[in-house]
Amino acid sequence: MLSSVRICLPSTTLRASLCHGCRGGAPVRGMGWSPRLVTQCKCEISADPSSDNPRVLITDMGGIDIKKPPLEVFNSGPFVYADVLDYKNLRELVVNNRITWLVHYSALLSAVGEANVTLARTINITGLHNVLDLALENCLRLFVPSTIGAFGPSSPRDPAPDLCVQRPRTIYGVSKVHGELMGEYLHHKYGLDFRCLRYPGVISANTKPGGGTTDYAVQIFHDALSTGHHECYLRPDTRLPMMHIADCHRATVEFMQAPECQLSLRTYNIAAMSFTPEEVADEIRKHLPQLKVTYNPDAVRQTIADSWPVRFDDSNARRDWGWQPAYGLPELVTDMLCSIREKRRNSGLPVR
Ligand SMILES: NC(=O)c1ccc[n+]([C@@H]2O[C@H](COP(=O)([O-])OP(=O)(O)OC[C@H]3O[C@@H](n4cnc5c(N)ncnc54)[C@H](O)[C@@H]3O)[C@@H](O)[C@H]2O)c1
Ligand SMILES: C[C@@H](O)[C@H](N)C(=O)O
Repeated sequence: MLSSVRICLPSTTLRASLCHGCRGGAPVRGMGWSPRLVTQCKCEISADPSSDNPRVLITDMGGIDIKKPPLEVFNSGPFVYADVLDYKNLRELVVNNRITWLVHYSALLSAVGEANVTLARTINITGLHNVLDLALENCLRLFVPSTIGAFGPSSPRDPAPDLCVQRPRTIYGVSKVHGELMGEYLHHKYGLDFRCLRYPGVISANTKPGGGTTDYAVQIFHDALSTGHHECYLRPDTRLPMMHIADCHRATVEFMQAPECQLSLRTYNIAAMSFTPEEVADEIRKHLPQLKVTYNPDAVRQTIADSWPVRFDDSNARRDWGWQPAYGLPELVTDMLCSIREKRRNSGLPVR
């Protein structure tokens, strides 16, 4: 599988302002849980993660089918292929580029994870352990996204609060709960500056769906502007939390910039809107009245969706670091149609 990491050099768009960085002390690893024993705290000698100009390593922004990065990504900063399972290579990238923040996106999503549990376990859990080790050893500020998929059928669904029972029934969800707990554990034990947001289904015109349960909410826009027909693999009344990619990016940057003293949690829900396939189709029909949607529920994805929250309670994120979404359903639909239309036009494809 081709995979990549992206290195963002200091920029004015990413500015940190921390009350304090990693704690002092000597985080010596306990025996046996990691192949890489840390014998001394590097926090005092490595780059300060609270610097005004963080150097950010982002593990995969490309999407699963990536063969080479899109030109705009390639041109916007150093971009290299790397495997999150190759610890030595990641370490070289971190050290040689004096990285101070690590944003770890590489993962297999919910539906594709169920189709390949062993691979999902390896990438989502072993890959995560590699970045946790790296972050701890190099005193990095570490962001790992979690998801609505970190909840399960026994969690409160409407709304799901930050802290509640989490018994997901997908390997994706299990790996994400594992990530939340490992990061928080290393934060409390060793002072790792671990930050995690539980994203809703993220909707973007720029990347193809990556094998998730919320993929329909991206595909429906492409279908609306190409064939005019979308066959949905979820029931029309399946409500799930969703978010426009711009809100998702802004939330991540704002959260990474938030002073540590403002964070009462290390893992926060963030919300923007919740909708069903029927509702998003109705909103698209305000622009494209001919859109036809048929429903052919897929057992695997429907079962997953039925076990996830229908709404997120993100009141802690709003209170602690001022989270506020900009996009509701009408704005999301207008923007998606406009962006995909433009892409089709630029590619010489017919436009509705
Ligand atoms: N897209 C969403 O709706 C959503 C919602 C909640 C959370 N998230 C989280 O955001 C992150 C990114 O999701 P996405 O939608 O971009 O997923 P995606 O499937 O589009 O991209 C995941 C990326 O991981 C990469 N990858 C796989 N194996 C790798 C390896 N061994 N080394 C390096 N990279 C590897 C793939 O190349 C792919 O580009 C994931 O951690 C996901 O859990 C996404
Ligand atoms: C919700 C999210 O984590 C991802 N889009 C999935 O459906 O798997």
